[in-house]
Amino acid sequence: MKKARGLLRSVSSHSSRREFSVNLQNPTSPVQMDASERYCFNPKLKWNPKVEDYFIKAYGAEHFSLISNALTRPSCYSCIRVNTLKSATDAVIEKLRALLECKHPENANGNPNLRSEHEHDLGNCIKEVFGSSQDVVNPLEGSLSSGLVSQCQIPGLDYVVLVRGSGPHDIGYGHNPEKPLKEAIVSRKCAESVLRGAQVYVPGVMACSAHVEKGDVVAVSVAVEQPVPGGGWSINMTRGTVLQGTETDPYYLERNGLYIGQGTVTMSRSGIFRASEGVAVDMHNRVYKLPSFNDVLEGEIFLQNLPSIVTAHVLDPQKGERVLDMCAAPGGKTTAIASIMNDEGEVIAADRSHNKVLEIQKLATELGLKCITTYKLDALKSVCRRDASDILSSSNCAEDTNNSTILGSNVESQIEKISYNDVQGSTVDQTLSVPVSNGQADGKVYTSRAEIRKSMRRLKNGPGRNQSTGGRVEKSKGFLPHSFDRVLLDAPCSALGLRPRLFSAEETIESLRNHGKYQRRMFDQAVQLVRPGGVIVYSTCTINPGENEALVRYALDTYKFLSLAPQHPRIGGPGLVGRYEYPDGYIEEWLRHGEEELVQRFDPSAPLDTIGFFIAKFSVKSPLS
Ligand SMILES: C[S@@+](CC[C@H](N)C(=O)[O-])C[C@H]1O[C@@H](n2cnc3c(N)ncnc32)[C@H](O)[C@@H]1O
Repeated sequence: MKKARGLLRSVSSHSSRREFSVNLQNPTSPVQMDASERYCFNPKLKWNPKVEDYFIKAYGAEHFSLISNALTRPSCYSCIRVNTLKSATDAVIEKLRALLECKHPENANGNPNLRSEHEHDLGNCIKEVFGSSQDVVNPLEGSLSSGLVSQCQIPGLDYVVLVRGSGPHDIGYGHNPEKPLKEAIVSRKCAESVLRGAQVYVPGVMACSAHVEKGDVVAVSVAVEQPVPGGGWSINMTRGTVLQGTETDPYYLERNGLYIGQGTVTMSRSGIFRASEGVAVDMHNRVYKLPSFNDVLEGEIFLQNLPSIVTAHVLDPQKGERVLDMCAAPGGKTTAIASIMNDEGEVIAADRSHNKVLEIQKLATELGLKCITTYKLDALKSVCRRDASDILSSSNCAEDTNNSTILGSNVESQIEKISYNDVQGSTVDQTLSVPVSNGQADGKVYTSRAEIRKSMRRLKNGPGRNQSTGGRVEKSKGFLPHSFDRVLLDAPCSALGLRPRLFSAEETIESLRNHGKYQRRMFDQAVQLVRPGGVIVYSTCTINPGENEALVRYALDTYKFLSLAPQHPRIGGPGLVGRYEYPDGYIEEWLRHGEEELVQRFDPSAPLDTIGFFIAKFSVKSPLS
């Protein structure tokens, strides 16, 4: 501990010395610097040098620089999935229009200035990434040209609503060399959320000027990690630091071009650092304007990135099927799948984290979905093998290892749906998600005694730790081979496709490689779980070919019975390895036909740009081993 404090002190003094020496030598020192260069948003993404080299080899220097730049900006729109079980797209559009346009009348459809500004922004975003010479067809263009809130025009995605944002906007911070600005520095995570429309919440504030009182206007900048002596990265700033507005402030120079907007402080400086929650700065003047949907139409809509919605579509689940989502938390895709199935069938959502499983339950409850069963399960141990008699009994190998079975056609229905009234005397009419076997033979349902005992215990004791979500977390020991119609592997990945992102240097070649290895082991499990004739969808949110394309190559090389699935009926395009282009909704099916093309994909002149979300759909052709 002492050592760590010593190191921090030395880093801190080193850092201030460095700033001063830079100031002495640098002709654009803060004193002389043009305020427009400092008080603006023009971030440069930092990479680990080896990772940067690797990406430059994969994409070409120019192309990678476009990607890197685009990653630091938020999307120009927010994407909302309508919960079709509770509402209709038209109704949601009406409500959102009323909400947004009433809040900001200047945003109404009829405002030609606003519309042209948005169109300009969208055009810029596309140009920024594809270059003006590319013949880019943007399937969202139609959707976005018709006003602030509009229905997505991509075939099959009529339950998706797009809300346009705008930016970057120039902000006059009122800088005056005689009188330092009042400022707040926020954490990187907080800034990334603010760029997507969130407010600055108390825990996100790292530092603030002295004498800031409720109602003061502050310039908000972000503390991005910097290299520390001896290796590694740190923001090296104690929460609660007092800012003087001078070059002695932490990372004064480094924050040039990292200003994300202006806001009104909702409590005093001391209040901010004493409180544990709440909005600290109400951001009224933002570099990027995107509406926040916090607490808006709860249960009727879900804010979700378009590629995630597309992933659920690509899986193409049918009513009544049994579907596994192997890495499901927080449940965005799980709930999208259940909605497509009209809540009919069985969607099993597994994640290795207890708390994250609770998040899936909470979301399913909020959206009123009952066909979702959740489990805590390590995806690397998804397959359980039991003897023949057990295979008849259940397609989930439950945690309790007492496998004796009874036959009963009505037992499942008795224990499957237990209302809150039954367990708590509560008036809330919600269904408790009780994981039960649904293995069937000759039309009869077999249920293990262990499962029944558990369900009875639950009847007696209530739903468990997280009362609000209506479910305790059930552990699973895995599932029987070939027991699913469809499997989604939304693999844990580097997330290097997500934006906005203000720092990337934590990812090393080693960590990228590990993601790839981890995903292959998960895929090996997925392959065993799906039935012949079934479907596996693999998705990642990364630009790293070592995670996405390498997995597809591995899958096709290793499992000869797998093939890339044919054209998707609703999304269209050839063999469905789809690449979603983040800069504002450009979906490109880039896979031509077969593996050869996958390898050639590294050709930087191919129009495969940018920040990506990767979806590969496999059909399982012949019986497995
Ligand atoms: C990309 S996120 C999934 C996002 C989710 N599919 C959605 O759309 O909301 C990856 C998830 O994988 C989970 N995860 C990581 N390693 C895992 C493992 N070995 N087994 C199960 N889940 C794992 C993480 O907890 C994380 O929630």
